[in-house]
Parts: sequence; C-alpha cells; structure tokens
Amino acid sequence: MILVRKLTKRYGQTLALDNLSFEVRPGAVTGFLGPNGAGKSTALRIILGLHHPTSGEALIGGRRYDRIRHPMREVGAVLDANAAHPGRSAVHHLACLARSNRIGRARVRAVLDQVGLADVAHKRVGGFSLGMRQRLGIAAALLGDPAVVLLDEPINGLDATGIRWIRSALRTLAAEGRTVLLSSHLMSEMALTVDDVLIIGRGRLLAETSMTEMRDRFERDVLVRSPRAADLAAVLTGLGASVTAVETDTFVAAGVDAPAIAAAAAAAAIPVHGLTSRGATLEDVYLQMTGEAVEYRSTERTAQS
Ligand SMILES: Nc1ncnc2c1ncn2[C@@H]1O[C@H](COP(=O)(O)OP(=O)(O)OP(=O)(O)O)[C@@H](O)[C@H]1O
Repeated sequence: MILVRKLTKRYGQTLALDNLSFEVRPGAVTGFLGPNGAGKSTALRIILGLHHPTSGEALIGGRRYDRIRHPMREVGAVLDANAAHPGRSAVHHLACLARSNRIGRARVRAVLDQVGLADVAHKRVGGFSLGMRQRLGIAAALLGDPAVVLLDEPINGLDATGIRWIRSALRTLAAEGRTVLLSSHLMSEMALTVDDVLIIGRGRLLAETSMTEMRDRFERDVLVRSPRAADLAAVLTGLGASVTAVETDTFVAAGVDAPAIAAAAAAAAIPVHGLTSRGATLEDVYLQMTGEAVEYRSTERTAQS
C-alpha cells in the first residue's frame, strides 16, 4: 500500500506538486497518468526517498522510505531502463545489486527466470534491446521480493511484444498481492494495462478512479442495427432502456450497454447486425481533463505575475 498525503514540492518558482493526496492499493495495477511535466516523476522520486517534499509525506506500508531498514525488500523501482552499466552482464549487474543489499544469490537466478532473461544472463547489457533492458530493470526491482513495485514510463518505446510482456508481468505481480504503480503520459497505454487510475495535471489530482468506472461514466449510448429493429427496441424498452429510432433498421439505445443488448437480443432470438458503443473515448476524457488543468495553471500564473 502506498499513501501520499498532501504532498507539495517546489523547485524554485516551479510548483511541481500541489497538495497531492492519493492511495494505491495492493492486488491491483494502478496507472499514474498525466501529461509531460504533470509531476509524476517528482511524486515517484519522493515516494522513493530520492527527493524531499516541501511539505506532506509519502508512506510505503505505513513508513517513509528513509525509515525502511531494507528498502529493496519492501519496494522495487524501475525509474530508468538504462540504469545498468552496458559493459556488465545481466547476471553480474543483478549479483552486484543483490550483494550490496544483502540479498541471497539464489534470488538472482530466480528473477532472471521470472523475466525470461535466463538464456542471456551472461551477455553484456550494452547489446540488449530496450525490451530486454526493461525486463532487466524489472528483475532488479524484484530482487528483494518487494510488496510494492513502482515503474516510471515502463511501456514508452517498447514494441508490441514488449508491451504485451510488460502487461502480463504487471498483472502477475498484482495477482500475487503486490502494489503495482506505473506512470505514463498516454491513456492509450493505460487503458488495457491498469485496474485503477490516478490522473494528475500540474501537480494536482484530477481523478482517482477505476478504469471500469471511467468507461461506465463516459461511454454513453449504443448504436444498434437489426433487421427486426422495432422488436429489439421493444425488448430493450422493457428492460428500462430509452430508445430513439434513426432508420428502419437502426436505433440508439441509452441506459443499457452493448453486452446487455446482445444478451437480450439472443434471448429473444432477434438477429443483430451491429452494436457500436458511443460517447467520449477515454482519450477524449483524459485530454479534456488535463487540458483544463493546463488552462487553470496558466490563469493562475497570469494572476500571480
Ligand atoms: N530537479 C528539478 N529542478 C527544477 N524543476 C524540476 C525538477 N524536476 C522536475 N521539475 C519540474 O517540475 C515539474 C514536474 O516535473 P516531472 O518530471 O515530475 O513531471 P512528469 O509528469 O514526470 O513529466 P514527464 O512525463 O515529462 O517525465 C515540471 O515543471 C518540471 O520542469
């Protein structure tokens, strides 16, 4: 569990975090989303004790990072996929980290297996692709078998195979009961990856919600096509939906989602030729939210100057 309470961080004139509070629960993948400069890295660095907040605090399992006796055993982080020295082999890199953190050598082999790098364990990191370096970063983060895992932009720049691998690795970590927090500036990267989402803009929390709730809130109605449109419309009205005819074979249903329409049509043996969920896409909603945050900030700045 990560708890961030009233975190404020100033860098000179820049207010990077502005009274930011949120919680990240165990057993789920949480996305930390915001445009460039929103304050994501600053918050992650404060959680990891690398930067000091101007005020407020960040707690991991109830304690500040600098009060944790064996940090690698409680929290693992991947801030930079290029953190390993290019001249070292993967196994050497991990063995050094394990030794300096008093972690048994057996964990090195275990994490290499876990991230699928066992076959290239003795190869120099300099020859690794970005996807392999990202896996090595995750292996390093998992060395101490921590309950909390933080990743800064882990998907950025990866190819489709790398993205698929990261997604399933994060799902596994969450299913093991760990707290998993990853940052990104792209909603498209988060939509298929995370359970919960925190959206920040200009250092402020804009939304703290689940992906399911985001979808439910913004996918508004369904365009339905059926050769027996009138019959299907009557069935859906009976279920409490409101229906507006568009053409003889097409109508719009609100208050009922596409899976429920499909199920109702199947139960009544009515053929369906098309179901299209409509409304703002997650990307639209995100851009609208963060765009407003940018506008708010520019007004504030003008007022101050
Ligand atoms: N060490 C620093 N000194 C001065 N200003 C900084 C420092 N680190 C961050 N900032 C500023 O604080 C704000 C938040 O930056 P931060 O890097 O945390 O955002 P971010 O959401 O991680 O962005 P990105 O997606 O671009 O990495 C920005 O205005 C940035 O310029």
